Amino acid sequence: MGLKILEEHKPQSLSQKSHFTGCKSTAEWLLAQKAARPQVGIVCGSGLGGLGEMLKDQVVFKYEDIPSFPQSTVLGHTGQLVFGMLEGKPCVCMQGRFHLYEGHPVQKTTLPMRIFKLLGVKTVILTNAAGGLNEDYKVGDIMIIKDHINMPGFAGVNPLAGKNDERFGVRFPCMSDAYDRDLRQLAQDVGEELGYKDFLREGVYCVLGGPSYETIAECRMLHRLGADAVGMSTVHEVIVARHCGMRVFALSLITNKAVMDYNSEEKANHEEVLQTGKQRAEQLEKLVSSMVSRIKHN
Ligand SMILES: O=P(O)(O)O[C@@H]1C[C@H](O)[C@@H](CO)O1
Ligand SMILES: Nc1nc2[nH]cnc2c(=O)[nH]1
Repeated sequence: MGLKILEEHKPQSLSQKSHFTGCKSTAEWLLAQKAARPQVGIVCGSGLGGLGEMLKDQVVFKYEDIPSFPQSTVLGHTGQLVFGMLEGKPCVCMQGRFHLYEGHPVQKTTLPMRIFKLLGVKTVILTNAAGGLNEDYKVGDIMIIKDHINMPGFAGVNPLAGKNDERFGVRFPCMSDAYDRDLRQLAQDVGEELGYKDFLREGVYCVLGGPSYETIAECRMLHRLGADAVGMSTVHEVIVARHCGMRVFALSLITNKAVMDYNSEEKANHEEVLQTGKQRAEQLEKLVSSMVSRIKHN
């Protein structure tokens, strides 16, 4: 896309107008560039950007060209917003998300969720790479997220902190139903049909701020608290997506086993995270696309 066109249509930055108006002009700007109005929004986790390549009739925007959009800085997060058709449904896919540890304020990490909403998205599907805390989990398992623990939230880091804008949602949104039950069941059904039973799990995801991986004591503590997997994303996006009434489904790819034993020689590292992503990408993509083909919207 030519730079000239981008400049001509570029709306004011978010800081110059209300947050709602800013999100709305970014959404309108995207739709004005011939992007089809999406029903499903997809967020790709570390090394899982291949999902975006499955979209047909693509219209692609680099994050740096989108007004008021943050920039991706992490290896394995390309930094593109892809519009296109997946299994006959109009979708938008973030190839790269924003994390607290990149230095973004939490509200900025979740800004795309509000843009999704204003674009017309009804269902959000999020993926992430996570460390497995549950002893039964193996590297390469795919965990359907049934609930979360928002550890930064315990210290007041919540994307909904600050003045509430009722145009997005209520002041005190419920989170006990954050992960849509029907979509989780659909994932189980589709997973079984695809022959994924041996590596499909369902569990609780815990978010930490990162970027350092967990100590052994932290992993042991999180496990005792009821977390099955630990990561550095997703939860804040889920909170904002639910606040504005979108349905949410989320998956963790267990890319490494959390180290729980002082005698272990294993060390968490981002290379292993990306490598596991590569190995399981195809199955994860198949699961998501088969789900999208069966999701119904009124
Ligand atoms: O964006 P996700 O949550 O998939 O990425 C995880 C968390 C860190 O960004 C990175 C650590 O390896 O992977
Ligand atoms: N916090 C955290 N994030 C991850 N992302 C991928 N693996 C891990 C992990 O072990 N811990």
